[in-house]
Amino acid sequence: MIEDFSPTPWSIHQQDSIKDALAKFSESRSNMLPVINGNNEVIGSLSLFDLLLPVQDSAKLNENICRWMEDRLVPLKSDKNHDPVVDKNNFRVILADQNDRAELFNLSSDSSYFWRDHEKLEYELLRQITENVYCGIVTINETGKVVVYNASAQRLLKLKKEDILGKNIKTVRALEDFSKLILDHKGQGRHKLSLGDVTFVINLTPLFRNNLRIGVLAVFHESAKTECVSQELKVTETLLKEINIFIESSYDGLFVTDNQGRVIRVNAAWEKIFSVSRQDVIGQKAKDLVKRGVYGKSAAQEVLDTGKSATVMFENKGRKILATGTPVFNSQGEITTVVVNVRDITQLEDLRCQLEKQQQLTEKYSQEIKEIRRQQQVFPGIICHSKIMVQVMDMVSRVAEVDSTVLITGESGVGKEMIAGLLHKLSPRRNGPMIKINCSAIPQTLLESELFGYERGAFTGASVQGKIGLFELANGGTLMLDEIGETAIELQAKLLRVIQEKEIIKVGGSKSKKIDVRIVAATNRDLKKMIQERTFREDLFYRLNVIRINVPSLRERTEDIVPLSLFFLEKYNKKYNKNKRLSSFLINSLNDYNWPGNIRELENLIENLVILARNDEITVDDLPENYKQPVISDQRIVVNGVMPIKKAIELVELQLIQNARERYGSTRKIANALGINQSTVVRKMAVQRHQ
Ligand SMILES: Nc1ncnc2c1ncn2[C@@H]1O[C@H](COP(=O)(O)OP(=O)(O)OP(=O)(O)O)[C@@H](O)[C@H]1O
Repeated sequence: MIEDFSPTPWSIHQQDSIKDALAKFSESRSNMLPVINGNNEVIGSLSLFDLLLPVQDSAKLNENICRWMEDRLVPLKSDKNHDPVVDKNNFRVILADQNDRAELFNLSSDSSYFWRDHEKLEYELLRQITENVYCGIVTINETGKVVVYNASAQRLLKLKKEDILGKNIKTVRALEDFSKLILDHKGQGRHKLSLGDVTFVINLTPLFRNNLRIGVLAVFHESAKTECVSQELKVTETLLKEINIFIESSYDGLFVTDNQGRVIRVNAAWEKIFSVSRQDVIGQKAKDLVKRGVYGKSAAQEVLDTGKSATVMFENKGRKILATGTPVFNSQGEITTVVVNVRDITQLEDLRCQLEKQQQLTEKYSQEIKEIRRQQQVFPGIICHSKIMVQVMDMVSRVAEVDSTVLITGESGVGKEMIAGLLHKLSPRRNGPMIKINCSAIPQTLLESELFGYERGAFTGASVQGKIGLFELANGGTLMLDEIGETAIELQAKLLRVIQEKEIIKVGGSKSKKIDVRIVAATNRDLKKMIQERTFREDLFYRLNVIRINVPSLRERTEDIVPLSLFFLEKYNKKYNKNKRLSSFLINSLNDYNWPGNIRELENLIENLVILARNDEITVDDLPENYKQPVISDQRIVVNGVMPIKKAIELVELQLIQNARERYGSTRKIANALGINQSTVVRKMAVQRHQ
């Protein structure tokens, strides 16, 4: 075992006599001593036993010991590194120092073979440890000589072993501060020492043997490195904390397994999605969790089976789940871990469906706009999208060419006047005048003179020149008699005459005058009923009703609501220099409205919205209160045919969900409106999607 070898005065000098040697044996109380030469180098060893022979002959006591003992002197191997030199035959161990003093142990005298081997082993072990530790180790003896200087010390101090080992530390310039530190602190304590631009942390420990201080052990490492390492440790700790927070606060569920599919970790979102606590799954195998019904499919297992990323989709308690597993490989390309990202895509799916629906709507609307534009070229300013209106327009274009009287019927605001105008525009009379008169807007007493004109001085208050009537003014063109049902019965007889005779007699006049006028009458009244009530002349009715054009109400042509809305939007955007658009929910809402005031009401509403809506997108919120649809309709469901009740219920359910979906969008609101659970809504919608 390496020991510090404190200088011993008990060395036999090669010049010593046997007597001197005996004295040294006696003084040292040792039975073996090293022998040194004139240069103070250890050249061998002698035991007391070796001197027994010459001692018997007193004459030889003054003889030089070497000469006498030449053949007995055990020579030492040259040993620059001061490793112990073992004299195997005599079981002696000699430790020599640089000053060539040596300490010698006789192993044979009092140690067994076991101890000899044991010490050799211990020594070797310690030597290897010393050489291989990461810290620098320097040991100096009490005189300051460096007796241990390991490989790390060499690396850290950048001083070669052969330049340091065996030297007195005080004499090595590069280690001046090192040696001063040891001296100042009496070889103990923990210190920082800068050598060049490197700072070391040095631990000094005094070494003792048999209560005698024999040297100092210095263990040191680079301070910066430790700080760096501890800093790195701190950073890693913070990072770890952060990662934990990220994992736990992730909206997506996270699920991690080892390479056997055993659950290592799950986060809070995962627990929430599957309503299972982590204690119940950690350590369990992913595929067993499928068997237990915790979830539908295992992405982790699929990753382990295929060695590749895998995505699975399944339903879990009415929710749609998407799970993506990703393998983590080690440097040998083996899977060590599988990380699964789990997402509840129920809402996302809903949104996707809504988006799809919106896209379809947008597509539909843009088609409608195209159609409107096309129609505008044929019937400028007139929207006729519905089949029924297309038929009406077809009739208008054909009737326009002939000169027959036309009766236009339909509710107020459906576009009767507009159709009359079109009849004129499309007729051969288009270059003649088009005169319109609302028969209900003028007092009946005045209406006759308005229509037929009057001769001068015909009645009190009449103009002296007389007046040309509207029939005359419309000569060569078209006269529209709007609200014909409002005319007094006496006037009706005169009108009949004009239509039959094609001539008029002015009020107060006696001469008739031929006129060439096409008459178009319009009414929102039920003339047949009026005939029965005797408020309208039957003969006039039949004269007017040569061709009848009935304009359907908006309720009868709901397909026209959206194109009309878009048409008016464009019209009023242009008029008020705005750029408003209608949200699709608003359009749906307009579709659902009853429109008692027909197109006029719709037009007024859109004009209002264009002026008053705050944002560019006009939404349901911008609608006046009376246009907002009540949530629950108390309308009766009308059934026309017969079918199995179950099928009928399914159909009604389908329609209800579709309607609610268009109106409310979110499954929560739909559930609210339909009075069922949100999960039922999700399930039913999923079933519908797959139908
Ligand atoms: N198909 C249509 N395309 C575009 N605008 C229309 C259409 N039908 C009607 N309108 C517009 O609706 C409004 C009402 O139409 P119109 O006055 O022709 O209805 P009406 O049936 O004559 O009403 P009333 O019975 O009250 O006289 C007008 O501004 C008209 O331009």
